[in-house]
Amino acid sequence: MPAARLEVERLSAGYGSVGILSEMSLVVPAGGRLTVLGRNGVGKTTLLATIMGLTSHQGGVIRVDDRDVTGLKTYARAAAGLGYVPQTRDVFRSLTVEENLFTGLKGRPRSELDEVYTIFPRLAERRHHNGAQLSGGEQQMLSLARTLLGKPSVLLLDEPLEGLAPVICDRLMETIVDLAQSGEMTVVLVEQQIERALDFADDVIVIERGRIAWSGRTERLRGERELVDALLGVGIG
Ligand SMILES: Nc1ncnc2c1ncn2[C@@H]1O[C@H](COP(=O)(O)OP(=O)(O)OP(=O)(O)O)[C@@H](O)[C@H]1O
Repeated sequence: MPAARLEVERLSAGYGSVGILSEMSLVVPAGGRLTVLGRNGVGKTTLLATIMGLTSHQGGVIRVDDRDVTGLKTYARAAAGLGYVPQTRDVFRSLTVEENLFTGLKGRPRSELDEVYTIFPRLAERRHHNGAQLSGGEQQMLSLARTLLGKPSVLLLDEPLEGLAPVICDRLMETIVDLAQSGEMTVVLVEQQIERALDFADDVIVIERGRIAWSGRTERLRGERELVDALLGVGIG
């Protein structure tokens, strides 16, 4: 599937009857790169989970290209082009790397595994190891690789760098940038490492208490240090 436009219009959602997201609107053009920033607990994960249909929807619309996916179950959203790599790293610990990848193939030819092994040579080396034997970085690669096998047109990444050594972060970020620049997918990245996140993105939204507190081009955010300090509690270079 080629990259798709993602549109979220006045989206409200939460857990059960508890509201977390309030009337959020955003658009990421096909092939665009959006970073979602915000302090802990403001609703970044909830936004991605809501786009995937994993929370309770309380209002608003989600579109992939012109298709309204709001009423669809999670598996149908995946079929419509949404791919999600959760913060929890979705890895089957008792299955080998290759068996984990098989589950992402969903009936497509086994030869497609070679594509992800080219992107992640480390996974090819570890193909017969169990998920539980992998390092955090390898588990993150596996979770991402499995999602990529679904050929998403919109990729949602939740803190892929969390807990990883800087050198692994560099490598993983390079891979994500390459994937985004290939033009084959639109990417939405939630990331706490602000510099890396800003290097990656064309556009940024900053969330505060379930609402979009700021949105705009990355260069503009870089020029607004005081605002960044106020919204995120950290400086940027
Ligand atoms: N499964 C859940 N059930 C009920 N409340 C939840 C659930 N998951 C998250 N929350 C609450 O929703 C709010 C937003 O959490 P969320 O994980 O979306 O924030 P976040 O910005 O991703 O934070 P972090 O940077 O710490 O991952 C928090 O108040 C959190 O306690």
